[in-house]
Amino acid sequence: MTTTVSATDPHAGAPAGEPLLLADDVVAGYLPGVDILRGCSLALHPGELVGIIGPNGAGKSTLLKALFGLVHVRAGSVTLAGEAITNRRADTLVHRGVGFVPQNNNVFPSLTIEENLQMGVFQAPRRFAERFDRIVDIFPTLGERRKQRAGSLSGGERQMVAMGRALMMDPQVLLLDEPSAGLSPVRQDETFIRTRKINRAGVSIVIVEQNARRCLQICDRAYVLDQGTNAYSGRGRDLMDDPKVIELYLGTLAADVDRADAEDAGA
Ligand SMILES: Nc1ncnc2c1ncn2[C@@H]1O[C@H](COP(=O)(O)OP(=O)(O)OP(=O)(O)O)[C@@H](O)[C@H]1O
Repeated sequence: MTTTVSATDPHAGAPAGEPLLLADDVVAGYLPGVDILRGCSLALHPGELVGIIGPNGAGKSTLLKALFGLVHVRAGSVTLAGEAITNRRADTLVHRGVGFVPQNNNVFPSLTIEENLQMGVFQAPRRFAERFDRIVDIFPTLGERRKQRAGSLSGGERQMVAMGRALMMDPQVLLLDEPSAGLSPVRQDETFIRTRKINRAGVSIVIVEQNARRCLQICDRAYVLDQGTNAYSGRGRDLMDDPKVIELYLGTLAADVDRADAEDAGA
């Protein structure tokens, strides 16, 4: 089978048909005159799990925020099921079925787990009981500890609350910003497995990840960003095995580990 990895086709390996979510040649940034994204593209097709990986500062989180209207898009466009949503407000997007789980500050610490989840369904409060049961099926801990304040939870548990809250609106698209950040390897694996499970239950997902190898293992396709542009894209497994991708990004990790091991051995 031939590889799908491409440096020129931003949607290499993508299925046929109209994407559910599409960022087309997006230019965006935080400060006037400073573009962080310099023409980035990404497509998410119905049912897909798509990853965004790349070096620190490449613009991965910025792309996710641009999709969710949290960073101003200066040029290019974002569409949802063919309809322009560029720079639409986040609450409008939630209503349209897009959920966003930020990396940090993603729970209300003084509220209980249950109250945090209620915030997720504030646009449809009568749905709470039914949705809560579904969330607890995915995250049993949240049911067992529903009266505990979110501020007293571990990082992994907070991440579950944040994901659960986004799922309360029964989104068709979920945007996850580094869900494994700060977690132990075991908890990271649980997060990836859960993400895959949510995806297989019908939610299309875009996930930004530092843990590139794990991300590529669970993703259908991924985009490698570098300095605010698309560097490579393709199917997850193809990217993992591609020498150019390993050299640009995955290889640096292996080289760092080898160097540290050599230093330890010499110490
Ligand atoms: N709120 C902000 N205001 C100004 N600049 C910002 C802001 N957030 C991020 N940046 C800058 O945008 C660039 C891209 O940041 P971004 O967080 O998108 O990168 P990333 O690829 O997700 O990196 P990392 O893997 O380190 O999280 C960085 O140079 C960062 O300093």
